[in-house]
Amino acid sequence: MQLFTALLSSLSSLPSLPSLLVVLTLLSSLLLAGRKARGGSATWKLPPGPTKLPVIGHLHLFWSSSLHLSLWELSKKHGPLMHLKLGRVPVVVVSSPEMAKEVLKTHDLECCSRPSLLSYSKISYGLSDVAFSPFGERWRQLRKFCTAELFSTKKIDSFRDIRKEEMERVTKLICSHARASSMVNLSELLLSLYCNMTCRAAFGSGFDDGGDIQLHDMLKETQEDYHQDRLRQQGKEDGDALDALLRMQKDEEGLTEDHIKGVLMNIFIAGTGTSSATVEWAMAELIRQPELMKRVQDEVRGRVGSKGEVEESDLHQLHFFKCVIKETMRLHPPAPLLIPRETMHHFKLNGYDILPKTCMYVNAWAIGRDPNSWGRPHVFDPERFMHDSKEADGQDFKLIPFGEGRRICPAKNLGMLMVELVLANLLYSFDWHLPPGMVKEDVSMEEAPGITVNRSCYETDVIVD
Ligand code: HEM
Repeated sequence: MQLFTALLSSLSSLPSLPSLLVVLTLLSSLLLAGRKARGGSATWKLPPGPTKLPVIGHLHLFWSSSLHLSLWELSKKHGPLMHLKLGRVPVVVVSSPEMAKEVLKTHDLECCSRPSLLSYSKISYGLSDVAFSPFGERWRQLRKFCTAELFSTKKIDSFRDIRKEEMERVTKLICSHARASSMVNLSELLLSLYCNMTCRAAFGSGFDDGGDIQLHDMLKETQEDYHQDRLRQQGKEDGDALDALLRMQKDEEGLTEDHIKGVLMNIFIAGTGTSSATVEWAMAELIRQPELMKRVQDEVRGRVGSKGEVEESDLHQLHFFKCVIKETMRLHPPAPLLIPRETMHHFKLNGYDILPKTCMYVNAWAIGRDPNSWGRPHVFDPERFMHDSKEADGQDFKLIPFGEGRRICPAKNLGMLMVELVLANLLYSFDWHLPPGMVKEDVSMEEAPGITVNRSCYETDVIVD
């Protein structure tokens, strides 16, 4: 538990992605001072954008902690393909499904690297991971391994019992709160649930097992005997993600401890924050609309019956429930700007020049609220997905919470499963109410700054029956 607390505090102390980006791009611009700027607008036809100031470019426009919101406001004025300079770093912002399709599909190969930022380097052991490493052979190798060994259907199935046990543990915990008529802090509960689910699948041990697992020690571990021990203990094909990574390190040349730690860190950060944020946003939206809460609970309870819990095999029959999750991801994509890309080559987009080493932001948050794509875009209305399968599958780039193209989230299926399983069980097992004196308008829908976008609120406690 001690470690869990330490980990939570280390997660929350991670600087927010937007602020990191702004600070880091400014820093990059200073480091790059003296180097000749690439391609001036005299020679290239760049996409439109606001007027920039000398040296800082457009940095002064980003006073808000919410980068995706500031970019959305600017795009309303300058269009769905917008050019900015953050310091000396050229940035192109994409804010419509059509432009997203161009960047993530038509020109995916030109746009599938990542900018080498110090902030990314800090949380990825020097860009030795999958999520932040630049496009190249090493990224390809690690990604192929993750897709085949960590996020395959077979592997995801092999951790089914862990997910079930963790869900049961949390259900019991909520029951004891309900018996005592006390309140539940949903954010804390969800974070601990996903931490445990992820860590038990990644390292074979969770946080509530007496504190035996020392994540930091494990990540820092560099002893060869440790590898040998783990390899001896586990069968060749079984085991957790760490075992699989150690096996790969043995087989592949040039893989270092940092690569293993980088991938584990990706799994840990991506596996906890994104899923817990999604479930929390869904609960907040449903609590604000009791008639929707009732409709989705009726569906879940009606389909699952009286067996006491929702199992993974039940999920495929929950049609309206799945629309609730899609609608949640439309309005609250956990990674609103995906993970920024970096262009590798010059190409033309909509008649404009996009230069190499341009940082590309795809504003999934703005695309989810684009009035040209969605009727009543700001209203939470899962019904919109009930009859339009095209909108629902994301093929038209209107709904892209997992990104698209070569860098699409490799754990999309696992992420969806973890969200669905937990939300379905919370809705199946409990009735949720706001504390006395609170009305639905009091439920804050403000966003907190962070690496993934959570609800910014401190009155997350809810009452359960
Ligand atoms: C609701 C759940 C999740 C959401 C919404 C989500 C979203 C995303 C997004 C937007 C990206 C960037 C895509 C792009 O650049 O186009 C991404 C990348 C990634 N995600 Fe997820 N993710 C989720 C769950 C997970 C989980 C559970 C894991 C692992 C356990 C994971 C591992 C990764 C990795 C390793 C990458 C980097 C891929 C690359 O750069 O090649 N994600 N995710």
